[in-house]
Amino acid sequence: FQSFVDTSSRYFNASWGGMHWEKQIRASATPRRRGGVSVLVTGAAGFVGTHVSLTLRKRGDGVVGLDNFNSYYDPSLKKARKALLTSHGVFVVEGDINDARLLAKLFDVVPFTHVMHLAAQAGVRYAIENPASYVHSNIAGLVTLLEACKSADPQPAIVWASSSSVYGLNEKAPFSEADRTDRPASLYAATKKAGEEITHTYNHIYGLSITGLRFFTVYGPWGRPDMAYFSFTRNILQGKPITVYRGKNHVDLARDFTYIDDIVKGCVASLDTAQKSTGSGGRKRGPAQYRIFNLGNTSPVTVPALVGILERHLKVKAKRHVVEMPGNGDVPFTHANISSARTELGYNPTTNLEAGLKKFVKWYLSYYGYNPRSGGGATKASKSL
Ligand SMILES: O=C(O)[C@H]1O[C@H](OP(=O)(O)OP(=O)(O)OC[C@H]2O[C@@H](n3ccc(=O)[nH]c3=O)[C@H](O)[C@@H]2O)[C@H](O)[C@@H](O)[C@H]1O
Repeated sequence: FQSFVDTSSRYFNASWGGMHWEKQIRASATPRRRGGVSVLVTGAAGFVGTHVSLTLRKRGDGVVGLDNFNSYYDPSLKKARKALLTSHGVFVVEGDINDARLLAKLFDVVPFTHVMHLAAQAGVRYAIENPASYVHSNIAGLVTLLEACKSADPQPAIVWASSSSVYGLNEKAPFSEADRTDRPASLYAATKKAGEEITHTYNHIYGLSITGLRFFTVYGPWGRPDMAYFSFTRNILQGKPITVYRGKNHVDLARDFTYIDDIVKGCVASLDTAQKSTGSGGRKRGPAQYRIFNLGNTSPVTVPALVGILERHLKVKAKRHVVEMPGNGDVPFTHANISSARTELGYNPTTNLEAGLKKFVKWYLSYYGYNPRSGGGATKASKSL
């Protein structure tokens, strides 16, 4: 609790506010189509946040982004994503979800109909190095955001990113929403599971409409450099070795890799089918919707097979360094059952790993340039997706 208080007071002198700022926020939040919604997207300069924001903006919804541009991975990639958003008329506020005053101000200026909450400390293995950042963003930040949402009038409906990692040591495949999620294998997973419990509490007490989406290893253009497909691409092009983890008894690890465009469709369908929150000004007026959906691809691929696809698309052979999976939070495989999302959201993933990685590699080469010895530095930011 102490750190929760400390982290919010730290933002006391944040540089936001003023007439011009409010005008920009209002303009960005205003829908340009009849029946359009007005969405606050947290983590808007992140991988999924950028894609969702652009899709909403392109169909005429109002979008305001919020992102703290932290340095978990190269902030210049986040700035390039922000530039892309700006060029499409999406205003991105630089601020933290732990900043209660900023959130109160945003809800004061705009009656957001929805919050797409994608800001988080991501990454399964980094939790070993920096556990506090997971508590800061995924627990304290989430609570600060929910506090702001519950007090807002009108209360927005909330759609947020949980994770396939909540299935932890579950061995029953494919993973269904009704399966056990009480055996997380990493602190990251534990904080996402805690998020599901915390959002349930706010749904129960304050009538907030909640939809939690369990994303399965999302990949694609403008992706996260800390993820395997991205760092493998960089290393393969630079002639550096890649480390491929292998499970017990020499079993390959596998993931239900899910392409970004499919995930975006699931996110937008969640917003479109979300019922209104029932409370207002911190008071519940009746029961509200609470949903959880898997958003996966339903066809797991092994990590060595992923490397094989990258080798073909890059036309370069990888220097594979195969090692036993260290006990730092990884699970042997993930596999989504998406029946529920199919029925309720019309979710229907259509991009397989081969096709999705082709698009990723095309983007990677256009963004970073072809020079394998450039060290991966950006040469120019692509303007299109
Ligand atoms: O679905 C999720 O909820 C999560 O998906 C993603 O986690 P993961 O599935 O672990 O993806 P990612 O790191 O790309 O590793 C992929 C595979 O490569 C293996 N891997 C990884 C690194 C490496 O150097 N070598 C290796 O073999 C590794 O062992 C694994 O088998 C998101 O990052 C996370 O934020 C969260 O959203």
